[in-house]
Amino acid sequence: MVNILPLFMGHQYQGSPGEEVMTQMGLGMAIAASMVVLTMFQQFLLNHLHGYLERHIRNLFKSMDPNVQIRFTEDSMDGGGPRNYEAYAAIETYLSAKCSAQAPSLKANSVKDIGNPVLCVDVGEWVSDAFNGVKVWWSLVETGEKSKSYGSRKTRYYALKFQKRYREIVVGEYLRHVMEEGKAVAARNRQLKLYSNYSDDDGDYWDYIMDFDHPAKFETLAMEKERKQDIIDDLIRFSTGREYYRRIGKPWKRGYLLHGPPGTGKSTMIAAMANLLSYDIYDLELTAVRSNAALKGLMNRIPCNSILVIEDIDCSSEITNQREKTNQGDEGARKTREKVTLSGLLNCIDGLFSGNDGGRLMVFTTNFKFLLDKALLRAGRMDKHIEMSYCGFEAFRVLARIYLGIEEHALFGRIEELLKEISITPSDVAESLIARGGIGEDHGDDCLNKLIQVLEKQQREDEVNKLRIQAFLEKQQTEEEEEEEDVEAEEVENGEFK
Ligand SMILES: Nc1ncnc2c1ncn2[C@@H]1O[C@H](COP(=O)(O)OP(=O)(O)OP(=O)(O)O)[C@@H](O)[C@H]1O
Ligand SMILES: [Mg+2]
Repeated sequence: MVNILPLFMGHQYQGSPGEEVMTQMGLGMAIAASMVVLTMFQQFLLNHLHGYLERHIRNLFKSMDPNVQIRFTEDSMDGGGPRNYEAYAAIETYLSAKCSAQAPSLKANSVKDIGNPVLCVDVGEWVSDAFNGVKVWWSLVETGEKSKSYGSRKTRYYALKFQKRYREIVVGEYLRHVMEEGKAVAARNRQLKLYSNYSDDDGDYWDYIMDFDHPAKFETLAMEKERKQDIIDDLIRFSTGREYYRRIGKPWKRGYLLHGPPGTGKSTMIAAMANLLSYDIYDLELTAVRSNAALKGLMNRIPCNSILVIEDIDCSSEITNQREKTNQGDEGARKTREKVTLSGLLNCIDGLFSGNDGGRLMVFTTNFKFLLDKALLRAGRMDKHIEMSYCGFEAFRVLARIYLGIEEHALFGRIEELLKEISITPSDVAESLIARGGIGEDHGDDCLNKLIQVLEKQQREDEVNKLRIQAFLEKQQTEEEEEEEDVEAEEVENGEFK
């Protein structure tokens, strides 16, 4: 406050004619000044007292309020940086999946990285959620201030309200649950992508090939139910194994080997895995990688929550025969030496590191498991070996359901008998079951009869082949016996036989 009283007092001591008048004037001015000062003082007291009182009353009410409220603002520039938005988006996704059914008013929104609009809680609505017996309330609040990050938009935040006594569980476990679940829902909804490697003069790179829209799912994969469930359980255990991998102190990664004849569903299973886990696919063409160092670079650039796929690993012949080749000293060997070696691949697999953000799955396929080096097959590199085999009756039933919409049929008995004897790939069975006229029992008759014809034809061919092989073996045995007899006769003739 500016002290103005001495200024007026100063006027009284300057001395001038008409002193009485001046004295009266001075008195008047002094009174007026005191009034002003008093008013200002009152105002000052009021302001401060009011602020003081208000603060204390608010604190008093606060201490009586059994609820706590936390804000999660959308604005990345409002302190906290990008993590603000990350948490806000995770909450939005979580709430849209969990609570939107009970919110009286919803709005369509498009959360970044999800693409499709999702239904969200509208501004001002409160929705409740429960966690381990604790009830909490969420609301979307729009403030009057403009958002620093979104220009014209008003700043928004999610308010979380809960009872004070649950502070520990809500701030700890519940919020972690919301973040994880929100991110998982967002991951499930996001568009999968397919990448492959290429190299140019500057090095080896991953290249985006296309959005991955393969429709394969485990439900449509022809395989025995139990084996299928075992694989699904293993994948889910892996993808949710953050704590487990941290506890045992191993990188969060797992290797699968899918082996079996062509057309048994190895590539189809990879697509089903990607769809189940919502992982992007990094399809590595080993023969296109120029060196071990380049391979290391590529592997290190695979983000978490992805599948690294190396198909037909037995066909990358450099992998199996590299050591001998590098011993040669010629130009050809120099070129080969630049390629990926088995030990280079092993080092990359071993060195593939996954932190806490998500796991990395490696899937290798081969038609000939026996061709692969034992070092590659061991646990830690290929942890789970899955044999993709010929079509059994259980697998056939899956295909009949998918392709024809049939669960039971009079011809199933005959097909079961034939499948016990005949090795046919699911791919060939599927080909017979493609109904040209649509699905249903009528078309089913034709398709199943067609399949029976294919199987019977195969049975006859197998029979003929069996006879041929039998005849060949018998012939070979006779020839060997005749040869032995000739040798013996010769030895007798030469007097060598004892
Ligand atoms: N187990 C299966 N379940 C469902 N469909 C299958 C199965 N196996 C094969 N198919 C069908 O056959 C086609 C070929 O299968 P896929 O490409 O997965 O075989 P593959 O084992 O990868 O063969 P290759 O060794 O030649 O790469 C697929 O398009 C799919 O429609
Ligand atoms: Mg394949």
